[in-house]
Amino acid sequence: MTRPSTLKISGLQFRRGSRVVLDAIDLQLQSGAITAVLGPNGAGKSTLLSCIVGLLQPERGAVELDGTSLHSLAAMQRARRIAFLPQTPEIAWAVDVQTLVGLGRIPFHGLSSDEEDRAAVTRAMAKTEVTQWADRTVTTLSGGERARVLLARVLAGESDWILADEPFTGLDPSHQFEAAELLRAAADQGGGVVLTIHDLTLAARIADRVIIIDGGRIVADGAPRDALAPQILRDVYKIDAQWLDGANGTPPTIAVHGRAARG
Ligand SMILES: Nc1ncnc2c1ncn2[C@@H]1O[C@H](COP(=O)(O)OP(=O)(O)OP(=O)(O)O)[C@@H](O)[C@H]1O
Repeated sequence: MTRPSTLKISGLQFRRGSRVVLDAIDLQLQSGAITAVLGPNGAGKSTLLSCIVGLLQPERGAVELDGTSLHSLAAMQRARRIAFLPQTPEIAWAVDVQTLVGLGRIPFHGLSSDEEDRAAVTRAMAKTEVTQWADRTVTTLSGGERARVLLARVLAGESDWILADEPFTGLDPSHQFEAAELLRAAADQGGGVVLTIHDLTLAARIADRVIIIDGGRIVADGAPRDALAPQILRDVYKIDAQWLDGANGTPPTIAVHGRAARG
């Protein structure tokens, strides 16, 4: 069980040129839960995740992990606490799958034994069902297969936090469920999971908390049913959508009827 942990984001502002991409973002994220970040294309979701993990430097604001400024931590210290799955990860080298998953252990070099590293890699590959490709060159895999391998790399770190930018994109329905279950298991074991997602139904089903960003600002934050309410979806996405409870305790669905009539 991972100890309880808090990621606190205060007054975050990020600018590209004269354009404010994120403005006045205040958030307190708790471990032990899945937080889904939604919003239209270009809303600032990836920028937010990149600012939190320190890949982008905000113009203003602070990110603290359990009271310590993340920017004061060395990159490897930070990486041991927070694993990041980028939206379109580039794989520069034609390495085999096992080697790529093993990159998730780099932050632990010198701290864990080879045996521990190998065991963590084996566990992550088994969980994501990529073991059969251990010796395949990553660049020969399909997009969805590669996405599972990249998720395995993140899981191999067994970090307190996983920040994942659209982790379900490119996965078939079965592997979407599998990835969702793996992230749920990480949260249930006390880890913090923050992910961006466009699929409203999947967000409604897997998230404990939904944050909606529009134009660089938080416009909704709460339980999925509240944050994904029809009026909010209409305002943010200009769609007519409806929350449908599943019958007999089955999971909910968000039915999108179409684009909202103008006016
Ligand atoms: N390298 C860049 N240079 C200039 N502008 C950028 C760059 N990367 C992102 N932007 C802009 O910053 C804004 C926020 O982008 P971001 O990628 O955070 O959006 P997003 O909410 O993740 O979108 P999507 O759902 O399409 O992935 C967008 O207007 C985007 O065009």
